[in-house]
Amino acid sequence: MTIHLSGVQFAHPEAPEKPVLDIANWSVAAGEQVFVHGPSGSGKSTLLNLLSGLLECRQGEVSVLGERLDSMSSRQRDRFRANHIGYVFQRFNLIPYLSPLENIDLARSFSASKTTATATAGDLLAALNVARAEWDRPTSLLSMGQQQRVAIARALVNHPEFLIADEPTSSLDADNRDNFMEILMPLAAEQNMTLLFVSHDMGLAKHFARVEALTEISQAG
Ligand SMILES: Nc1ncnc2c1ncn2[C@@H]1O[C@H](COP(=O)(O)OP(=O)(O)OP(=O)(O)O)[C@@H](O)[C@H]1O
Repeated sequence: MTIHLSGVQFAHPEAPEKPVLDIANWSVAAGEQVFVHGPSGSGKSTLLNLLSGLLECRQGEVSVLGERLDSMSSRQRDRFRANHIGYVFQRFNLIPYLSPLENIDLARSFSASKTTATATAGDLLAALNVARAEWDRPTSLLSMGQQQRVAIARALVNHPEFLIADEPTSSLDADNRDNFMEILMPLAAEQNMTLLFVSHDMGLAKHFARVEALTEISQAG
């Protein structure tokens, strides 16, 4: 089991009177690809932030890859995230003045399991069809389609067992959205990664064998 939540009740510390998540039991098996949908404000990002350890779970159990995040310190959670979890963000969060190679190397430098092969970043960019001419330019000069591929490469560089995707297609047009899914899904399957993908866009559900509404997972709200 890659993910197991039980008895999780969560409210943001800034708004303790407003429960955002109430999850009795929820699991995702290793290698599963799960699509979780829900309207804006329903708690999708909050769920992902609990699973990646960005938010602290004060009530209930959050197990990821066999480790209890709810009993870790914030530093331990940061280390766990850097070593085991890949993240593709809504707006990619690439550092605009760094090149694709530098963005990927920076992500690698945060992980304890640094691969020694210096070719890895380039190999990934090549596999994702980012042209060699783009590898050393500031990422802010790249097209959205190119930036999304750099973001995938960065998320995969540390060979994460668990990949989180938080609305990664929301700033893309329809063509780039389809390209993104065509690149991401086979890569996740090939590397046997557990993939948790959240979005309000039901058009993406067709790519997944397991599709769940956040309201089926959580009783809050
Ligand atoms: N730091 C915070 N402090 C207080 N309330 C917050 C905080 N972050 C989020 N919330 C609230 O928690 C609820 C869930 O937010 P969350 O961002 O998880 O929803 P979401 O489903 O990801 O939304 P979207 O699709 O718009 O990204 C919302 O009501 C939001 O206003």
